[in-house]
Amino acid sequence: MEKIKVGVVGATGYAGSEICRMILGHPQAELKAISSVSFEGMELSKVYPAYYQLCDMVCGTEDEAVEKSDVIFAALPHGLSQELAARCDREGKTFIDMGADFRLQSEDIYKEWYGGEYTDKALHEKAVYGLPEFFREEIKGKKLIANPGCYTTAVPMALVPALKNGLIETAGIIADCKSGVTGAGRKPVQSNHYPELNESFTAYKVANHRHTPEIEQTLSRISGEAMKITFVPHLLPINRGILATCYARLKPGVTEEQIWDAYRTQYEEEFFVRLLPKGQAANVKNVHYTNFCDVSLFTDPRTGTFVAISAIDNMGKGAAGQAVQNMNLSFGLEETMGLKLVPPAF
Ligand SMILES: NC(=O)C1=CN([C@@H]2O[C@H](COP(=O)(O)OP(=O)(O)OC[C@H]3O[C@@H](n4cnc5c(N)ncnc54)[C@H](OP(=O)(O)O)[C@@H]3O)[C@@H](O)[C@H]2O)C=CC1
Ligand SMILES: CC(=O)N[C@@H](CCC(=O)OP(=O)(O)O)C(=O)O
Repeated sequence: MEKIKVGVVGATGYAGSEICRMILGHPQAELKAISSVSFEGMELSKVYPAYYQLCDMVCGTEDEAVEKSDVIFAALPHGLSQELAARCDREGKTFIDMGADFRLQSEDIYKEWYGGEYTDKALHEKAVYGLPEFFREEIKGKKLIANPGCYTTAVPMALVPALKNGLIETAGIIADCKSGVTGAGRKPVQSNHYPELNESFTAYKVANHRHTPEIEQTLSRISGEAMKITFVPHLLPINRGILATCYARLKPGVTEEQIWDAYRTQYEEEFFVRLLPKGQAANVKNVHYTNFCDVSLFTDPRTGTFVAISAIDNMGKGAAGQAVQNMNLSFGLEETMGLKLVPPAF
């Protein structure tokens, strides 16, 4: 079987370079072209020395990336993907967007949180939301995939089985999340400069982060009712990882056994979801460099509170790993192909 030809636009960013890493280890895909504006003409291995002798490919233009590839991963800042997606659509190429341009079904909500417009509404109709564990059948064979963000993957993973089975109240849910600094991308930011970041730990965009409507969209689709949640992200001075600690009210009479049954049923066939043994709390370290999502469950009978904790690598299941999982589904490959990555033990 001929390998899938892959182009990565924005390959020099954190998400783009991680896609390159995963494609380099994929048995049925071949990196054909990478693009960058700032580093055009430079080898990727000069931008990231870890790739020396592994990927000395030279960064070219966006045009070259499209021309040479069957699938184009766009790892660009929000707002830059619509034109590129339209071109891929015209040329019959698969387009997987790492940004938010195709994630939200409502253009009004997109305008409110991102400030942009949907330039081609028919194209947006074609987009599918790439969270395979919940929307797998919709993704298979599709050519325009909106890859979810990192928090927007971690939170539903923690909550969906309880919600889907009506075990928790839909009102009053709190998602208290922490992210590693790679989540903010490679572009230097003063607050992420080492002396200011090191030893610090703070919340940001409290109850006002652009991932809120995306998380609500997923939870609403699953529960069948319009949901609102309180989402508070924090920045952790570590490189990788998202830890989502989600709090919800248990419905009256719901037992711990019912909770565990719901999660076991939902996730027993899911290779990338590891439901941890009772009492073991998810830890970002245990999913580093992988596409795993670890989920742990706790109930507090004294207060009737359910606590679900998920851990992902923001660059893995939160970005590049999930994007490759979506590529596999789109092209009819084994979903786990190239993604059976083992985390370091310590
Ligand atoms: N980091 C993460 O954990 C996650 C990121 N994402 C999403 O992935 C996308 C990329 O994020 P990330 O890799 O973190 O960001 P980075 O800042 O690390 O990388 C951005 C990339 O986009 C390119 N770029 C920037 N501006 C332009 C422009 N005007 N025209 C063309 N290319 C441009 C840069 O290339 P160059 O300067 O070389 O031209 C760079 O390769 C974003 O949409 C982000 O939201 C999604 C999930 C998780
Ligand atoms: C630590 C940090 O800054 N994280 C980023 C989220 C990164 C991400 O996932 O971006 P998208 O999902 O929107 O593509 C933020 O809070 O904006």
